[in-house]
Amino acid sequence: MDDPIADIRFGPDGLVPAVVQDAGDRTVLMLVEMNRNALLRTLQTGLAHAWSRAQQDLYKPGEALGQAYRVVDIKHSDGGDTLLIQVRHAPDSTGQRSHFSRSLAGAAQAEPPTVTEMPAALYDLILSRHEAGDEKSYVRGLFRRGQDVICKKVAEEAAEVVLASKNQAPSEIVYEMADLWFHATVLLGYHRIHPHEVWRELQRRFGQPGGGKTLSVEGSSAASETASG
Ligand SMILES: N=c1c2ncn([C@@H]3O[C@H](COP(=O)(O)OP(=O)(O)OP(=O)(O)O)[C@@H](O)[C@H]3O)c2ncn1[C@@H]1O[C@H](COP(=O)(O)O)[C@@H](O)[C@H]1O
Repeated sequence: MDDPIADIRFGPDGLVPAVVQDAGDRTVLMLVEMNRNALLRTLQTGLAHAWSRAQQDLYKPGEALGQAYRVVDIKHSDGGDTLLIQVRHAPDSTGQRSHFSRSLAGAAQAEPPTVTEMPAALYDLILSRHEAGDEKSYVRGLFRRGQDVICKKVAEEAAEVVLASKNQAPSEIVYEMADLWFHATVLLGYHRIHPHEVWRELQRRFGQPGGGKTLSVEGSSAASETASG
């Protein structure tokens, strides 16, 4: 039988680096090293295995945080000397998610994200504040206070958008809508739902009458009742 890992080039130490990524929102979770055995065990069991230099043994990344990673796909670089392990990753009890949540001092983005990058950038920032924010972080405070407070903020901000609309004040509408979208993104973060999921749902509905949903506007049901007799 063909060797399933024949294309993988292990280094002189018998190891290959593997980036572990959330298959859903593409967050890079951690970097591990795999030897032949770790890769074969991963393929056989569907759970990510890696090699620990310190322990000189196999281990399951993520297990220490309460869940081993279930593998969705394994990709390799053209030369076969780097792996990308895409995994299904549910939120864990500690809330910790990625091993890459701290910026190196001085390396922070000099420029803010572009407008199209904003939904994903804001989501990443919100989760990083949740995981590693300091006492001053508003986001960290919201997560600490829990779901009820986050939901309440969303409802309050929605009400403020309604008031701004009634005031016929475009700049007020933009300002309040920003507050609403920000808090809605915190709510998505609480459930580990990437904003792309919402855009994907809108993409699915795009261009379809009523977004593909059954319309129940006044008249249409009466019309169908008449038509059906
Ligand atoms: N975009 C926002 C953002 N928009 C609004 N807010 C906060 O949301 C709150 C809005 O609440 P209200 O309008 O009801 O005003 P308030 O009466 O002060 O509300 P409370 O503080 O009493 O709840 C204010 O405290 C704002 O500061 C935001 N806080 C954070 N962000 C983003 O999140 C990032 C992380 O923030 P920190 O966690 O604070 O570092 C920031 O760098 C921003 O990119």
